[in-house]
Amino acid sequence: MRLPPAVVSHTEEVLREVLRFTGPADGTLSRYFREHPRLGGRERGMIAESIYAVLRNKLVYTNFAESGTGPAMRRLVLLGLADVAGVEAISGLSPEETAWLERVIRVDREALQPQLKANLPEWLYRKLAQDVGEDGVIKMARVLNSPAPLDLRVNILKVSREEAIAELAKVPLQCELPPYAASALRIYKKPALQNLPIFKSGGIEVQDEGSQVLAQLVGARRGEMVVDFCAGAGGKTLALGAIMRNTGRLYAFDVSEKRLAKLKPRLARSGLSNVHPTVIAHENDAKVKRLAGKIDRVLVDAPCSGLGTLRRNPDVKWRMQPQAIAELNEKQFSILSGASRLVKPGGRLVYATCSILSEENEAIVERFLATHSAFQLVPVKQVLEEQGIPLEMENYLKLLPQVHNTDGFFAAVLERRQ
Ligand SMILES: C[S@@+](CC[C@H](N)C(=O)[O-])C[C@H]1O[C@@H](n2cnc3c(N)ncnc32)[C@H](O)[C@@H]1O
Repeated sequence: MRLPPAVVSHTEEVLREVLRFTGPADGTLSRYFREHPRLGGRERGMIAESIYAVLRNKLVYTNFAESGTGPAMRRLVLLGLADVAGVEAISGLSPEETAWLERVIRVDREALQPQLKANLPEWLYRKLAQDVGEDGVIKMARVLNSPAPLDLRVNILKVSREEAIAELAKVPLQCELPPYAASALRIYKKPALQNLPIFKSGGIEVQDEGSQVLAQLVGARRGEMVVDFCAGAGGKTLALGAIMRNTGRLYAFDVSEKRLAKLKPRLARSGLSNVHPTVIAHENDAKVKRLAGKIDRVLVDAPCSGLGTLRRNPDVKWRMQPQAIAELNEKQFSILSGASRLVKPGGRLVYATCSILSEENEAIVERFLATHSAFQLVPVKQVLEEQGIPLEMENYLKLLPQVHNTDGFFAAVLERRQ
């Protein structure tokens, strides 16, 4: 079916804004849709998908666009729409544009030079190639540049996984059971979840399976004192609260009042009453010092580049710069050190990121261990066995989209000696 001609101009307008990279692309899209309430569901879907296609394929599209005519932004949009809906679905094309699109859309992208094929900025391509080799980057990029399925976490305090599957089947939504997290469901559609009764009543939350595995790795138990140090909007807080069966005390710390505010409605839906959202000024805040040595489990889900989430946030690879990563590394080390003071003897500290770069992951943990002799590494292999999670790992948890079909996640478990 042909798309209304206005889809091209709307997509062009949004893309111009998105490519300024002044904020996350999903925020720009939501704002644009709020400001244009008359756009229908199909148009919105097409605009969003083509914007994401341009972000995923920007290098290749820019290369293809060199051979076309007319405004560069329009050429990028036409390539996005052609990939998402097919050339024949686009209205208002000139005969030259149709001929150009039909020609470039058939180019064998596998034959392009490696960095172009990977669609990554040069600095990132080089960094990843150092870690996983050139072939490895291409394989990784192929998956990082594809859309992700939608993972849900079933709130077992409210419904069982079977009940959730039956409830979603009525929508109708078919669920898969992903292999690693016991409360996870996977769907391959993008339904308006917030309208479903099971979502409104707190039976399900959106959460990548990898993020759920990470919450399990913390190993929080009933009645314990637990801190989610970088709680944000509380994705992992909610999972931890459920794992603790709504007992004990779970502090949700964050420096961002705005992010913690987003946790409030989710908490209300979840039925949890053991969570204490707390704004802290920084990692050495007096509120942190007061709890020093008292906490059983501390999760540091550190601020990071977010490069493990490229399937969902393809703009991150263009917005992130090497200098920003070096600054993040200092912050990561400082937050981990600050949070470590909370851990009581025999207690555990879990350092996690959604990054695929070793400098945000292993390097931070190694630096921490070299300067904090009270802590030792607990091999993740052991923790996965304790938790009954069927994943093959050694010292660290390293989830990769191209291997595990989750976002890219890293975690290390550290224990304070008795
Ligand atoms: C990766 S996000 C957390 C995501 C969250 N845990 C979740 O599962 O949805 C990192 C968070 O760290 C917070 N942050 C940054 N600096 C911090 C600090 N010094 N102390 C505590 N939190 C901090 C940010 O505001 C951000 O919300």
